[in-house]
Amino acid sequence: MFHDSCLMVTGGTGSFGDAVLRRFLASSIREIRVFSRDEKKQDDMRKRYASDKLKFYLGDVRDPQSLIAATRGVDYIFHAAALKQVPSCEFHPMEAVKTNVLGTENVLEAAIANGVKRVVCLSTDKAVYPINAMGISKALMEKVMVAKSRELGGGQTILCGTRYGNVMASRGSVIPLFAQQIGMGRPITITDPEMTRFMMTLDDAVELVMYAFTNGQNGDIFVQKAPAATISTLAASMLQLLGLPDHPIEVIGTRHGEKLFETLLSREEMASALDLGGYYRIPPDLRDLNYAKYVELGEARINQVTEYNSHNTHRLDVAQMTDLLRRLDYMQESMAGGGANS
Ligand SMILES: O=c1ccn([C@@H]2O[C@H](COP(=O)(O)OP(=O)(O)O[C@H]3O[C@H](CO)[C@H](O)[C@H](O)[C@H]3O)[C@@H](O)[C@H]2O)c(=O)[nH]1
Repeated sequence: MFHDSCLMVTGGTGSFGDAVLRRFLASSIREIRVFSRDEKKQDDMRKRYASDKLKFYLGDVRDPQSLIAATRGVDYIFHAAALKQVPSCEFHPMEAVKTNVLGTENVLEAAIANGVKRVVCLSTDKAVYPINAMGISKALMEKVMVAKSRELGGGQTILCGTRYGNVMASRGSVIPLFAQQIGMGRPITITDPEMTRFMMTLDDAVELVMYAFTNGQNGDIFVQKAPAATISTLAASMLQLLGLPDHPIEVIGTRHGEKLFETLLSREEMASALDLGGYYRIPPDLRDLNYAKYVELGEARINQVTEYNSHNTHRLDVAQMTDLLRRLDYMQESMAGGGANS
């Protein structure tokens, strides 16, 4: 579907953006525009990929003008620009609103104005029953996307989204942190041994985005079914894989803004979600602007379903988790001496 098309990636200078870019660079796509405000990261990408398919646009999703220019002639947008650190959004919630909520509105408006065919917005499990400012702003981002898609109806532009859990070994996340602690001979710091997180690989996350690009209809949000593990299982599996079963572990307690488990689909969404095998499709709420219907009509099915969360999904044991870790590039490099010690 991407033959001779132009794709724009907003943000996308992290490991996930990199993986998506690699996938598109290998495709028959004509041009890929990287739109971000980080000149230095853009320059690093330019050198790393050395591809004449790649074009760099300096701009900010907070600035509608910069988006209008960059989306001219674009067919597809992968919207990954976001403030996604829990602590920084907690301290500066309005910054999260400006980038994650208003920035998304700007991206969608620019896409609609320039007749972009499809936009896929990236969200996170932290947007479901959110307790921190990052999750709350991403939840509102999803609402903005769905509301805009409702206005569009059957127009030229399709707006949809994906929601995924923790991507294993992504930059700054717990797996590289544990590997670094092990490499430095320090105890592994565990927040709560019973805390669970969905375990998705980078490839899974990229597949989900590709699926949304190919199959998304206006207002859809796609979620990939994923297994989960407790943090104690993750730690034990990493130590087993690195041949250090007796390495010390320290329990430090739950961090600010952190949940015991994450939820990928709320109970309310489960009532209308379509089970597609490996994925769930959450269709938009298409009730019209007659508020009376919204307020007075109930949904009996909601009473019968439960949310989909990292406590009730398939739980990986140490053997299964070890197996999954073994397949990660990051762990292979660590085992070869390149990752854990660097
Ligand atoms: O020293 C640590 C650090 C983390 N954890 C645990 O490991 C799990 C995963 O932690 P990560 O920090 O890898 O991921 P989070 O779920 O906390 O969220 C991360 O991913 C988010 C994006 O979804 C944001 O970027 C956020 O700031 C970032 O911390 C959590 O249960 C956490 O409690 C520990 O046990 N010990």
